Parts: sequence; structure tokens; C-alpha cells
Amino acid sequence: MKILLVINPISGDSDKGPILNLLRENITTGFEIFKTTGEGDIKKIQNLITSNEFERILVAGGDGTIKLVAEAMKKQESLPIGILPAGSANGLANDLDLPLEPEEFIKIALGDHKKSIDAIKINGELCLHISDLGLNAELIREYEQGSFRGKFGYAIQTIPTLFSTEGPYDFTIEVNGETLNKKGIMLAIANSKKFGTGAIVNADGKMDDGIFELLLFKKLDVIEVFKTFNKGAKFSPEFLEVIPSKKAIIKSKKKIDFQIDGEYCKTLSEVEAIIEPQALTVFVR
Ligand SMILES: Nc1ncnc2c1ncn2[C@@H]1O[C@H](COP(=O)(O)OP(=O)(O)OP(=O)(O)O)[C@@H](O)[C@H]1O
Repeated sequence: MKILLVINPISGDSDKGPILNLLRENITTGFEIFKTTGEGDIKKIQNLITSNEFERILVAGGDGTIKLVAEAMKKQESLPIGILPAGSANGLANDLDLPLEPEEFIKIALGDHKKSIDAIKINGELCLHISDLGLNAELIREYEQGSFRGKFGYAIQTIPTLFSTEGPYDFTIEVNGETLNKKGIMLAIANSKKFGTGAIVNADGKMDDGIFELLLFKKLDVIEVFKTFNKGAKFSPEFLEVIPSKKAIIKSKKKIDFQIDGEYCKTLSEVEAIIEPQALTVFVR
């Protein structure tokens, strides 16, 4: 079997050496390695895929690295991806219920049980997991500018960001044939049940149902935020409104911070989201 391994050396601030050693023990036929550099990776991965006959791609990194690979495969037949969770949050792996022990996730990534999952095309970019406009994107912006990576980095940025947030924001949402005017501190576009941190905000969301959910968070409420640790929690409609759809256009007069799959993008005032059914195949338990 011809395998390409894409490794992100900086993701999750972790040493990928132990994963590499385990892969060498498990794949006796060898594999090609591509280390991401943060510059032009999509094009380079695309060239590698088109000039080789790989049968699967293993990805050692976080959601951002999986997204690079997914973007690289957009124009050709998609290869199945074996996820080796090695990011700070590993939101997609978490949502797919992949284990975090290298011996375990390598077994799955080299196995033959796979499933197709949807993606969301947001302003032309792929979102595999969850994106949002507002508070969480502000937090990610501060985190990326800070000097700490990993979950500690997120935690340390939370308090100052909560105090300096520019929300609440006024959103105009064209969805399901209606135009809605809504106010909120954050509007997420979710293909998954959870945020990368594990907070369960969309318990009914499925990654293979051909729809996404718009999640409008109306205000900060500590009790409701604590409920996100609990799988079966029902949120107050004063805190969270859920709008399932296949397509939405979100507008705001004020430019708002925006993130896709845990990566800060920029501030913008219009977002178009369209579901891409079965965009990606991944190995699962
Ligand atoms: N060698 C490198 N140096 C700097 N940046 C890199 C390098 N390789 C990849 N990147 C950048 O890393 C980002 C992807 O990181 P990824 O999301 O996989 O890890 P993470 O942020 O630690 O994890 P998570 O998304 O799970 O929180 C991309 O923006 C990519 O351009």
C-alpha cells in the first residue's frame, strides 16, 4: 500500500518522533513523508498526490493540517485520510471519537473501516468541523498572537478576551428562505457536535447528514457554559438558538473576527456557507 504521511512539526507544540517511530514499526513497506512548512503547503501536497499513486494519506497534526490536506485534494479524486491526532485541540478527531493513544489511533489509521463526512464551504474555503464569527474567533486571534500554544495558551487568553470583546453583534442571516435579524456574541457554523476544546454545543449535529447547524450564542451565561461539558444538556433558548440548513448567508454591518477549524482567518462582514456532502473520507473505529 502506498502511503503519504503529512506531518506538521509545530502542531500542538509536541514532538512527533514517537508517532513516526511507531509508524515505522507498523508499516514495513515504507511511506513517503511530507513535513509542512506553513508556506505553500497545499500546492506542495497537491503536487505529491498527482505525481504518485498513494492509496491513503496519514495526517499527524491538528484540524488545520487535516484541512490543508483536504484542500489539496479538492480538485482530484479524494484519498482516504488516517488521522493521527497531534494538534492542540484535535477537534475533528474528538468528534469522530478517535482515541488519543498513538498505538490505538495508528491501528485505526492503518485499518480499513472508513466513513465519508460532510464539509462546509465557507467563502470558498473548506471547514471540516466548526467555524465562528465573534467571541471564539476573537479568542483564537489573541491566542495566535500570544506566546503559548496548546490548551494552556487558550486558557490564558480567555479572561482578557472576555473583558475586551467587541460583541454583541447584529447579524442578518439569509437562511431557509427567510431573512432573520439576530443579536449575539457569537455565531457558529457547525458540522460537528463540539468545539475543539470539547465543549458540546451541538449535541444533535452529525457529520454525515448533509446539513450544518447555525448556532447563535446570544449572551455569556456561566451556567449555560458549564452545561457544554455535559453530553445530554439542553440549553436555554435565551442562550443558544440552533438553525439547521444547507446554505446560509450571514451579514454584519460591523466587521467581525472569523475563524475556521480553530485557525484565525480575518475580520469580515459577509460569510456564505454551503454544505458539501460527503466531501472527505476518514478512517474511524
Ligand atoms: N513548519 C511550520 N511552521 C509554522 N507553521 C506551520 C508549519 N507547518 C504548518 N504550519 C501551520 O500550522 C497550522 C495548522 O496547525 P494545526 O491546526 O494542525 O495545529 P494546532 O493549531 O496545534 O492544532 P488544533 O487545530 O487541533 O488546535 C496551519 O496554519 C499551517 O499553515
